[in-house]
Amino acid sequence: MTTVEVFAPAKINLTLHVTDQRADGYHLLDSLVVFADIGDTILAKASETLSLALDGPQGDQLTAEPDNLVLRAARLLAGNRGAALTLVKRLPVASGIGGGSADAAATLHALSQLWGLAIPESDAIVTLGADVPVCMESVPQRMTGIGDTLAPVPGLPRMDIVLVNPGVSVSTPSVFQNLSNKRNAPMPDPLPHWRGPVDFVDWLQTQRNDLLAPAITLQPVMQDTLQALRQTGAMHVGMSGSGATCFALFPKDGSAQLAAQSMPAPWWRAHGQIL
Ligand SMILES: C[C@@](CO)(OP(=O)(O)O)[C@H](O)COP(=O)(O)OP(=O)(O)OC[C@H]1O[C@@H](n2ccc(N)nc2=O)[C@H](O)[C@@H]1O
Ligand SMILES: Nc1ncnc2c1ncn2[C@@H]1O[C@H](COP(=O)(O)OP(=O)(O)O)[C@@H](O)[C@H]1O
Repeated sequence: MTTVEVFAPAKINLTLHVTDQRADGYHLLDSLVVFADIGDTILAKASETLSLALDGPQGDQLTAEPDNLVLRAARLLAGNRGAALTLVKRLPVASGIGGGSADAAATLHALSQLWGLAIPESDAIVTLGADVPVCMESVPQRMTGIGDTLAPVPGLPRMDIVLVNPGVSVSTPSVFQNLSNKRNAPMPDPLPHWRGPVDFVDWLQTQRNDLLAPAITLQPVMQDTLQALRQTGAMHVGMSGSGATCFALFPKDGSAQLAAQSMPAPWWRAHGQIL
């Protein structure tokens, strides 16, 4: 029997500017989003009924309840049509790297292939979560609106990345609620043309993640995580999304692997390259 396998790469917000808040409470964002070759895997095969099995090192952090984003994505595509789905969970849950959103996007790709159905429109996809549209294509993108307006960002220099989570989860709604100033400057438009990694990180250092301060208030341990990453000699460090996962950027010279190995053992850490 055919098994369709789709990789669900971690999403990293290299910048995250919160520019306004809509009347319905959702925030308007301006974010440079990239993906890494670190992630979950979705396996799908034909079956009479719709089911989800959980596997992988972080599989025990979730249950296969109907609200799991994998099952919500399957139902969005074709109601309760049958498929046997397996989620190999490697990314920490509720950690700012869009694991659930990447899983939902990968499920849509896997089942559209298995069932021969078209991918739903973006308006429908965003009902699964604000981060799901950007996860449909694992390339650098500028994400605006609430996450539903996307433009590819060509010309990003090739770099390695380390992801570190100090073992705490952060509630995205709580972080947004703790943000005092909702109207912050966007990124420049158009984005600059970067001549290489040094030029790119020099520019990143002039940008922000507006959710960093409220996330640190909720989880002060993130200060230690960022400090530990700075001490590796990384070219740039930051927090992704609403946290608590932090990232560090490196040239493609093997130093990312050494840096990941130097992080305290209880912390979740992974190294790879930006896609
Ligand atoms: C903050 C971001 C940045 O990429 O990443 P994460 O920290 O989740 O990885 C995303 O916008 C998160 O997207 P996602 O996690 O899919 O959000 P949703 O499930 O749609 O919304 C969860 C809650 O976050 C808040 N929310 C989310 C997105 C947005 N643009 N404005 C918001 O105010 C709302 O309180 C909402 O109820
Ligand atoms: N397949 C899934 N993987 C991760 N989280 C999921 C999944 N399905 C549902 N969730 C729920 O979605 C929420 C956000 O998870 P996740 O996408 O990992 O975080 P974030 O958006 O902060 O990166 C969590 O509260 C989690 O319980």
